[in-house]
Amino acid sequence: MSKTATARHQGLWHDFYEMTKPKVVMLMLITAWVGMALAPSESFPLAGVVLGTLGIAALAASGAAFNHLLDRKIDQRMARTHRRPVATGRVSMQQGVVFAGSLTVLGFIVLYLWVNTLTAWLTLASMVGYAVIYTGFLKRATPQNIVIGGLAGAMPPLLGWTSVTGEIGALPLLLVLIIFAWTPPHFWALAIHRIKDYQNAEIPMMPVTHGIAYTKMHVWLYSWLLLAISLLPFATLNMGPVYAVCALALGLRYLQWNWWLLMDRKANAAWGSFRFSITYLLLLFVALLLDHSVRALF
Ligand code: HEM
Ligand SMILES: CC(C)=CCC/C(C)=C/CC/C(C)=C/COP(=O)(O)OP(=O)(O)O
Repeated sequence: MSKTATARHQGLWHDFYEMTKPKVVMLMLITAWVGMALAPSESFPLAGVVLGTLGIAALAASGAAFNHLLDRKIDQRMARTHRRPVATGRVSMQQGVVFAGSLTVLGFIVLYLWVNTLTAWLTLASMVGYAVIYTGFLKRATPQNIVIGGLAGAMPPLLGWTSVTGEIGALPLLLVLIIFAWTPPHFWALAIHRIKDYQNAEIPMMPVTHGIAYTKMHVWLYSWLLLAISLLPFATLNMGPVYAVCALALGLRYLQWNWWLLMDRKANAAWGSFRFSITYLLLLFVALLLDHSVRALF
């Protein structure tokens, strides 16, 4: 292969990687691992963990790649996304479909054959929920798009749990509920920060359809809801005081960010709230793991 052909080849794989939204998928996998770690199991469930991770990662990545394909026209009109591989034409539709389709098939087969059929169907449904229902329909139709579509992205703790147990449980459903309540304030803060993008692309996100003040109030109210829901694993005795203290501290800090946002107390509060939402979710799931480990030791 000539030097230019090699560089083109490497560039294509780099673009494919970008299409998988690696940082988002990484955080989803962390929530799935926590689901696996909390699941009851007699010995270390190596196959469920390794192959479950591979299958969930492949299907989540394929959803992200289909999102790049379906949204290429929208992405071209937004400053944040106009350099994306499909939007710029660096990756053709045909190449993108082969890549995303291969990931779908790989992820589904791994889960179906070597993990369990429940996890395979639930993960495929999550992928379709995000790539087809949210991206293809809801995103263009209603400012409640991410409230409904958020369920797909919230599923990984349950997918992790079912990879190991083959059954649905009450605790992973609570964890899904936490991410479900977290998603709207996570996204709306970014949508406030990037309102011009959504106006340009004519996407009916809440700040565009109902204004910034109304959206800030929603972010504020959802962060209260999130605080209450995040304490449910403690209230139901699934988690102990280590988790409760962490959930309370993180929830109060998130409320503080969203108070600053609501009251215009800080420059760039929308961006600050969005960034903190990611730290919040990561640390909340670390706290679940910590609490579980402490209680296993004592
Ligand atoms: C339908 C639900 C969701 C929507 C609409 C949404 C929306 C977004 C958007 C628009 C971004 C900015 C991406 C960029 O700058 O390219 C973002 C970033 C991010 N989201 Fe979400 N999100 C959702 C669910 C989730 C979930 C469930 C997780 C993880 C459990 C997550 C984790 C992240 C992370 C880690 C980033 C930062 C990525 C980076 O810095 O490149 N999101 N989200
Ligand atoms: C199997 C499984 C768990 C599937 C979930 C797949 C997945 C990667 C969901 C990502 C959620 C997300 C970043 C939405 C943003 O989409 P957007 O189109 O609103 O944002 P964008 O403008 O950055 O593309």
